[in-house]
Amino acid sequence: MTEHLYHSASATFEAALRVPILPPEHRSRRLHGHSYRVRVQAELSDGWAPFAGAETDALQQALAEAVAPLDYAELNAEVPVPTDENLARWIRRRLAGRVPGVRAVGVRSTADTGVDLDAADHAHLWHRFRFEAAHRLPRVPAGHPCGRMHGHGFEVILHADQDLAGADMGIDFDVIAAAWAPLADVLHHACLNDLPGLENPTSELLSQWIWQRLRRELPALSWVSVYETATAGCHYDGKHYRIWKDLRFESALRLIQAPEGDGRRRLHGHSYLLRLHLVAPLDEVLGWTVDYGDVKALFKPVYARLDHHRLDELPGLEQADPGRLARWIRSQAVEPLPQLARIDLQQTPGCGAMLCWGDLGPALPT
Ligand SMILES: Nc1nc2c(c(=O)[nH]1)N=C([C@H](O)[C@H](O)COP(=O)(O)OP(=O)(O)OP(=O)(O)O)CN2
Repeated sequence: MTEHLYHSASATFEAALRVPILPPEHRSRRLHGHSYRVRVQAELSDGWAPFAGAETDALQQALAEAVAPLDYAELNAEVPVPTDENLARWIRRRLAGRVPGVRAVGVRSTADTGVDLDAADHAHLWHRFRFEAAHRLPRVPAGHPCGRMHGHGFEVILHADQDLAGADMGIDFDVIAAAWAPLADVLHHACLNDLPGLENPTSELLSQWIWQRLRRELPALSWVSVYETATAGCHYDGKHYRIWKDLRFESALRLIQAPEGDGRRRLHGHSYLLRLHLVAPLDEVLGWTVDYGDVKALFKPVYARLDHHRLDELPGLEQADPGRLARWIRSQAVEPLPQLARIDLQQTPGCGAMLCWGDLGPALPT
């Protein structure tokens, strides 16, 4: 399968706006404001960054320069109909000519809603919800902690894929929220095992359960993502299960290709966020794909070489920028984790690299 390496960067801006195309009674027609977070993913060409290894930083700088006119501005002066979709288009136009290979531009107007605009002008809208519930997994081996009754603050992200065909916006986030509301009534403050169809409430079967209940109501639904914990969850699109597990590591490096006088030539460090994505069929007995705990345990020998180490001293990794580091991690992890399909690596929040082979799957909020 063809491997793709995308670099990712994020930036923020504070702005005021009105959305004049909404119905007269809609709250977003009034003057209001948001703390926006934007992100870009790009398959960069060799030689674009000032030196090999500087891609993430150069992308971050290009994005910051692109959105600078929007910071502390009235958006309608720049973008007459400042929906998240149109802001993403505006940013994409600003990046054209400066950044090659832009795959998607994401705009998050609130902590729980946003849009990722792809190169074909499809808007991938997402809306996050939360509920607090108890569960136990009755089919896990004896002694597994998830066999005991416990609980989580679950998060669910509903994704809708819409071909904008030039429209200013896709479906209103309120439509997604209205579709979710009846399910929230059932799931919040419940014991999931008591709900019909959720006798074995793994993240996989919960995402499928939600999909089945919303698909007709929300025809644009493209993925359901369930965060079971802050570090693990599952996506479901009606056919495929994709799970992820997050790990953090603290490491040092120097970028030897950086020119004299550049701080990145000096020994420095990052708090990395690593997200491992796996694609696997459902185990019909256990009701999951791969146990999150097994993902962590099988990756442990690789993790032990990364955490609290100097990355540029690892054999085969003299240049430990996010892209090369993601490739190194794939080379080490593919044997213990053959279901691995994508690696996201952030050296600072929202900024790093994504290495995937096969489908990319949905984006999670930064
Ligand atoms: N593929 C799945 N694996 C696991 C599921 C699941 O639904 N699908 N569920 C569980 C447990 O319910 C557990 O509560 C969550 O697992 P885990 O990520 O291992 O939780 P930790 O708190 O130990 O996470 P760390 O951040 O690694 O400490 C288990 N597996």
